[in-house]
Amino acid sequence: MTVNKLPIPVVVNGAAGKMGREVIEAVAAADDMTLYGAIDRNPEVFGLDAGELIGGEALQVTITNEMEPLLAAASQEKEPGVMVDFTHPSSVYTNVRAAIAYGIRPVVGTTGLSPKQLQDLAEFADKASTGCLVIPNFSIGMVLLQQAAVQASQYFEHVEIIELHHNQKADAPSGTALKTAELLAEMGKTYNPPSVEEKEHLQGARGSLAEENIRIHSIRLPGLIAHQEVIFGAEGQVYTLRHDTSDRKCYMPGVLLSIRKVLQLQTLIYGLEKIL
Ligand SMILES: NC(=O)C1=CN([C@@H]2O[C@H](COP(=O)(O)OP(=O)(O)OC[C@H]3O[C@@H](n4cnc5c(N)ncnc54)[C@H](OP(=O)(O)O)[C@@H]3O)[C@@H](O)[C@H]2O)C=CC1
Ligand SMILES: O=C(O)C1=N[C@H](C(=O)O)C[C@H](O)C1
Repeated sequence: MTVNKLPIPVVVNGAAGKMGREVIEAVAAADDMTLYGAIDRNPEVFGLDAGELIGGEALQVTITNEMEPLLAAASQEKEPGVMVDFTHPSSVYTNVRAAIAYGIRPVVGTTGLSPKQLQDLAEFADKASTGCLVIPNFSIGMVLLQQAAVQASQYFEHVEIIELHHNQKADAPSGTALKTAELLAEMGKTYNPPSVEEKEHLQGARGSLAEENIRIHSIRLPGLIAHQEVIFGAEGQVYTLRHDTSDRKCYMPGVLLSIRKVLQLQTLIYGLEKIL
């Protein structure tokens, strides 16, 4: 006899945002998930149905800004719940701590967590034996770009990163660019040996300096969504890796995969590449 599993209850935090709306649609369409709750801080959407918010059929889920009571209710469900967070760098740490405290597994897309905050959350998740996924970029194309960059780093000593985003983005550099620099830094070498003594006549002209001397340049313009270049240089050649996002739907397969995977974890994992 086949026992039908109950759908995974999913809470979306940042429900009215650009990513939150996409997640509501993707979760509602997934056979093995159910939209359990929708949180946002924008008073204009309080009391609206999450399905109607995205222009679809009512999902019988009312948008609220009361995170803790919602997490408490989700913690009483038979099936373990998941909270997907696409909010803001200023709130993500508190949101994730609260979810773990209630035994709700966080899938975190929000960027801007400091290394110290990430470390704290990893310790908190460990102590609670609760899975947590922190994913700076949910698109498969970006994981492939990062893998190609790591491979190229074995042969190039010079590399810089340019990330380009819409001008509503709160944090810089992007979480993706930081993660890319970290992956390159893990190769155990310092990049960009100096060839001349440099002087910046305008502060910031050479971008920000990440680990192992990797420079990241951040561009913010209306018209952009999310784009990144990793540029390697050597005598007589330039090797450019580039990823472009043209629709936020590209993140949804990674988000749905993460919702399923986080239930199998007892610890915090940082990066989509670790669960593919
Ligand atoms: N990991 C990935 O693949 C991706 C990550 N991101 C990241 O996700 C985050 C959100 O991006 P995006 O959807 O574009 O941003 P938006 O500003 O469009 O959406 C954020 C939503 O969260 C709401 N919000 C802000 N603070 C809180 C809070 N404390 N509690 C509940 N809701 C809150 C905002 O309300 P209000 O409008 O009132 O501020 C808004 O509705 C960013 O950090 C971004 O970098 C984005 C794309 C992909
Ligand atoms: O704010 C965005 O839009 C994005 N943020 C993430 C980041 O900071 O890397 C992921 C993607 O670049 C889109």
